[in-house]
Amino acid sequence: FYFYSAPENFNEEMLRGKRVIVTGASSGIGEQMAYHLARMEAHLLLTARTEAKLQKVVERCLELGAASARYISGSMDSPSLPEQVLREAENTWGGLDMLILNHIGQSGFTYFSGDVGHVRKLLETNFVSYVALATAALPMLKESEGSIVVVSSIAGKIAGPFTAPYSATKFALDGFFSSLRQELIIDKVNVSITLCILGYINTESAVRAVSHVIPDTPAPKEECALEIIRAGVLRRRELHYPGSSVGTMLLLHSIAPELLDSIVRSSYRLENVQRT
Ligand SMILES: NC(=O)C1=CN([C@@H]2O[C@H](COP(=O)(O)OP(=O)(O)OC[C@H]3O[C@@H](n4cnc5c(N)ncnc54)[C@H](OP(=O)(O)O)[C@@H]3O)[C@@H](O)[C@H]2O)C=CC1
Ligand SMILES: C[C@H](CCC(=O)NCC(=O)O)[C@H]1CC[C@H]2[C@@H]3C(=O)C[C@@H]4C[C@H](O)CC[C@]4(C)[C@H]3CC[C@]12C
Repeated sequence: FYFYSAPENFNEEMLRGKRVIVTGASSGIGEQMAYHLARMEAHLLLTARTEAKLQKVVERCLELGAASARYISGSMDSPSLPEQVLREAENTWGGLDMLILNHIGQSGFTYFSGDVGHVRKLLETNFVSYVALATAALPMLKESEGSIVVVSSIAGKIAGPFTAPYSATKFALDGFFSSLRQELIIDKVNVSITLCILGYINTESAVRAVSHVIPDTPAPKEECALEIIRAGVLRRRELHYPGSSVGTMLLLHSIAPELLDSIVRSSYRLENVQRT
């Protein structure tokens, strides 16, 4: 257990005036997190590659009541961007309360093609940049006794087919941030790390990638976004969302992994998976 106390109940006022960075905020779950945080009157710094989308999200955040909202555009496979983002937070706010790591690079839902270069690039975007952002943020988060929120996936706990490069990057996040959490506790550093284990969520990109193969109904991105913020504020170790399907899969994986693997394979429409 943590040596420090975490709040028991979530109250939207807990975010008022807090300084929050959200990466991958131009669409999907990141965009929805930005809107929730704006309604809660937080200060926002948003990142993604597409400037035109970020401009619109920032405008909407200001309409919704954000204390302030700005963005930095760029690709997280660039080694200089993480430091640039944290420098912007330090120069504008003089500190930081919450870092939400959420962006992912493009990767298909298909058989592994043998493209090692793609794996290397995806690790840079989905994993190394998370480490670099958290490293650059830690001095400010120590000062504010703040939080790091890492958005991961059930594919980062249980490896199903057609996500080999992506799944590897999400497993890496668990390894790094769960180890770092232990070290912060040993050093009595009051910075929480929340790892978010998400199932299938109805973002445009996920539905486009998998709906022809996976017949399940995805969970709503708006609720998912709120649950991530809540788990971060409450300094939870992990969030499992949606709780029922992610919880069942994790339980089955721990007691009968081969059974789970075969259930997953038989629930997919394999004939619709395209080979690249
Ligand atoms: N949706 C789902 O079913 C699930 C999602 N998750 C996790 O939730 C998080 C959000 O996923 P979701 O909302 O579906 O994804 P989206 O594809 O909707 O959003 C991804 C975001 O990352 C940005 N992005 C893409 N490439 C880069 C890059 N190279 N550098 C910086 N930013 C980039 C995108 O903006 P732009 O293109 O403008 O750069 C966008 O803002 C991810 O961590 C994902 O792993 C986990 C499990 C299930
Ligand atoms: C459907 C997968 C897990 C099975 C399951 O739990 N179904 C029931 C339920 O969730 O209610 C999905 C779990 C994680 C998904 C993947 C993911 O992590 C995001 C990727 C985002 C990317 O833009 C493309 C799609 C994903 C590979 C996505 C695919 C579906 C999952 C494997």
